[in-house]
Amino acid sequence: MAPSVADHDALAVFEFHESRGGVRGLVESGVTTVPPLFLAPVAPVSSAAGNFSIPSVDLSLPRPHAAALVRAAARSCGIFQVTNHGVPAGTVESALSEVRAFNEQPFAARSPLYSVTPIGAVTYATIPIPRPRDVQPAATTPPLMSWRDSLIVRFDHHPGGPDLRILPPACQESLLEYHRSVTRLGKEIAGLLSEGLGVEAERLEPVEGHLMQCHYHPPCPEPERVLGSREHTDASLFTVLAQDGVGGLQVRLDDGEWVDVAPAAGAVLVNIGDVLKVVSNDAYESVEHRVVIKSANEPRVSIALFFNPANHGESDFFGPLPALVTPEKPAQYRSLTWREMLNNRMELGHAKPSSLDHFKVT
Ligand SMILES: O=C(O)CCC(=O)C(=O)O
Ligand SMILES: [Fe+2]
Repeated sequence: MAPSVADHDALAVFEFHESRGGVRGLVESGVTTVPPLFLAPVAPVSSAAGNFSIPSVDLSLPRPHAAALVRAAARSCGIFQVTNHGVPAGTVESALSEVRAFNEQPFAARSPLYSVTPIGAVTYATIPIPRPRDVQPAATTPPLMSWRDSLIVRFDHHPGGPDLRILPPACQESLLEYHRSVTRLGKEIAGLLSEGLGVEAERLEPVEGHLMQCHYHPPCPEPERVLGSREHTDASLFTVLAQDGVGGLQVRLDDGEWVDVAPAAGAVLVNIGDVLKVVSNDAYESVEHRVVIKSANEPRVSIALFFNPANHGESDFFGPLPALVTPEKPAQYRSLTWREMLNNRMELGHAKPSSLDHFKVT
């Protein structure tokens, strides 16, 4: 029997991982065209830049004012940038530049660390965003692999601190400092998001930044034919995202258009994830986003820290906060477990209409 397309894809992914060089390895080997695994069937189309101005929240404003701005942004587009956020510029710059340096180590230094399963608390690999299992028309089938290599650090299950031994010491220090500092910010954001919902500050707390994904997008010889990250919503309560000055992050607006989120010096981004959409009983919107590759010459680095409730075992239930369920606005979702949500994302994909619809109370 002839091998199926799925078998062929699986073999190609296997061979790519076996090469142990990541996407950067492809670039180092001198590819001038994009290998099929990474090929987006239609060029990612975006609308003219400049017609989207991301909401901005200055955290030095009086708290009620900041909470009102957070609420308005979370209810409308589900993403905002924060300034005067207390994370020192040097902490962000150092983390971004250490991630870049890690990925730009010679092949011989980084390839032994390439693994799709964690070594200690760290995974260094090109991780696909699963395609929905339902069949899509070929013209819209997304690429199997994103044009990026990721350094992923898990901060849960490590009471004594995560085992970062495979990272160079300077990289370990920078990432730990970044995590400490952005965790403080995340707790403040959780408080503001709670206030914006009209529930007491504790309702979304305690939150933890359990998972940090540091992405390195190598320059691409055919940037318009790949995606640095396929369209998706985050599973988290919310995510704090830092990007360097290269740009490429885009969000999908209500009318379906993709627009750029331009880098802003000194600001970091906060985007709402699917868990908070459920917990807020649809008061807050999780935002669909993706990354396009802007440059054939310059790499792009970003760091996403995903915040979740401190207790989020696979069998823990979450659902709309009781305070937000009223006769006028009954529960929009049934309670679900983390495992159910993750399984649904695997099955139905990470983009909208999201797997969350599966849990909607109709
Ligand atoms: O690279 C970016 O700017 C976005 C990353 C992202 O969306 C993610 O890690 O979930
Ligand atoms: Fe994301």
